[in-house]
Amino acid sequence: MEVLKTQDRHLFGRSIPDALQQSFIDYYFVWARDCNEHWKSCTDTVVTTIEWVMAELLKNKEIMRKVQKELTELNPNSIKNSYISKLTYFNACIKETLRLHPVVPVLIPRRAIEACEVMNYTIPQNAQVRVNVWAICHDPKVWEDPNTFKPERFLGSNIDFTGHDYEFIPFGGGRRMCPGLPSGVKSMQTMLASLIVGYDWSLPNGEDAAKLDMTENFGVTLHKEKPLEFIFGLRE
Ligand code: HEM
Repeated sequence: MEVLKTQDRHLFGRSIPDALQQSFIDYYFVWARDCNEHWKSCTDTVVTTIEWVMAELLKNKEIMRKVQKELTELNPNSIKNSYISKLTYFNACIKETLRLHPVVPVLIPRRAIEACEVMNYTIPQNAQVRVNVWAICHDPKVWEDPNTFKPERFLGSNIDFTGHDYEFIPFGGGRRMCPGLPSGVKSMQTMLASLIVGYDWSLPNGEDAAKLDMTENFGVTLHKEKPLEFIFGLRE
């Protein structure tokens, strides 16, 4: 049996065996460790979006009941990757959260490599161009009742976040769009589905969920100004 040696390489306090050094996973971990800020952006976006979904579901009890019903009807005991994409209402809640609270509110800056005209505006060569995803996702010309959490708007609609529908680009678009989309979406789906199926959620001190403070704190990522505090109770 091969004895795995470790070097001075760690991820979250765990050593990474030499035997993994050549593998993609090892490369990815080392890249993540060396590029601390990139790694933080991977986890921060996912965790922050999960927090927003949870806050919206706590606040909107009827929507939460529909999500629980959909999840438990399909399989009450465990969460499987194979059917997560079939959860249309649950996935609509994730999309609606990414629309209402796009975690990267303004995309990474672009530079115009040559002068061009866009909708009668002249963009000079070398101008820095910033796309305001938050404003697009709240545009009343595009979205009916844009400030309300309505997952139904995505039911029966083909609008997706893959970078082709420019009214909804929470992962950006074009060649520099988010490369973490597949893993980010899968992580959010699995974690949220497990928490919904396994637990009942409530707010501490009998706080009224309908009055939950949803103030957004704008930065590179869009955090909830007041971090969500809640209690998990095991579901019967
Ligand atoms: C909810 C989850 C996530 C959202 C909403 C999100 C959103 C974004 C957005 C809007 C951009 C800028 C794209 C553009 O300017 O066109 C971006 C870039 C990026 N994201 Fe994500 N992201 C998420 C998860 C992740 C994860 C899980 C990873 C890593 C595994 C990741 C890695 C990156 C990297 C490396 C870039 C820079 C890409 C480049 O400049 O070429 N993201 N992300």
